Amino acid sequence: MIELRNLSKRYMVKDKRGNKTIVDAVKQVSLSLDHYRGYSLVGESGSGKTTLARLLMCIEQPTSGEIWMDHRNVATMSQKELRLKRIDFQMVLQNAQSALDPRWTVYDSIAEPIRCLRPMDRATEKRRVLELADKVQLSTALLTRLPHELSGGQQKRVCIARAMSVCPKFIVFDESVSGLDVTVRKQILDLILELKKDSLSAFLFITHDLDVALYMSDHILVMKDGSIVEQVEKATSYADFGHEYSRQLIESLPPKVPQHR
Ligand SMILES: Nc1ncnc2c1ncn2[C@@H]1O[C@H](COP(=O)(O)OP(=O)(O)OP(=O)(O)O)[C@@H](O)[C@H]1O
Repeated sequence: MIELRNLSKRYMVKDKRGNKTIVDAVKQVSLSLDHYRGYSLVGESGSGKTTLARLLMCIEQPTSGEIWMDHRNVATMSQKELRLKRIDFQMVLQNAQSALDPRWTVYDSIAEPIRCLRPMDRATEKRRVLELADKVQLSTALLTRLPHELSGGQQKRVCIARAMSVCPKFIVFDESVSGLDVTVRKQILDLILELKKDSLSAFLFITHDLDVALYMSDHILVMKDGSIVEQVEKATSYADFGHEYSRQLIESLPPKVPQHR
């Protein structure tokens, strides 16, 4: 469905003295992401995960390399074709609160992508919004609330419903459970897995946490300094990772079983 060919993204940043420095956020990444699969992308902060996702979503332009979607090179698509393709590829951002317009109710937040990308009559739209709210387990009583009147977990659910509203083929979840307590975190992860079974064709789940990556998918991509250093197809445990950097990630995980004093 998506193929990345030697994809790179270089930023120019200025230091305190105004000197230009190069940041190679993504370096020569080649990757195939198929329909009907879930992928986890794991790596430490600054390794290039979000940049890679933004390239995938065509929010950023690559410095070099190609992105092929359904056997078409994105660079050769017209603006109209690209706009249509973008409907199929949605992203749930790291920070749910800033991703939601503070002036919009939950109902309008969920309805907005439909209104912009797949307009329908008001009665059908209402049915769709109610169906989505039900899918992400948001009660109808919450639909008239504003984002600041929701918990962090509820805000995440609204963001997921928004992304699902246009029936995408592929969703990127960028650190979609960071900052949530463990119970809500598990609920959101299970919700995504449930949606995957039910109606979502494929996803890429971005996380720092290898345990979360393993929970979400058996196909795991490990990223370091802008490169994919390891891809594991059928990962079930830490033992499936062989790259030195993956081993370091595993060693830095906190112990699972509470220590007896
Ligand atoms: N717009 C930008 N301009 C300049 N540098 C950028 C920009 N966006 C990202 N970077 C740099 O690119 C590198 C990769 O950043 P990116 O956000 O992709 O990493 P990440 O793995 O998603 O990190 P995190 O897990 O902390 O979100 C970092 O060094 C970052 O500072």
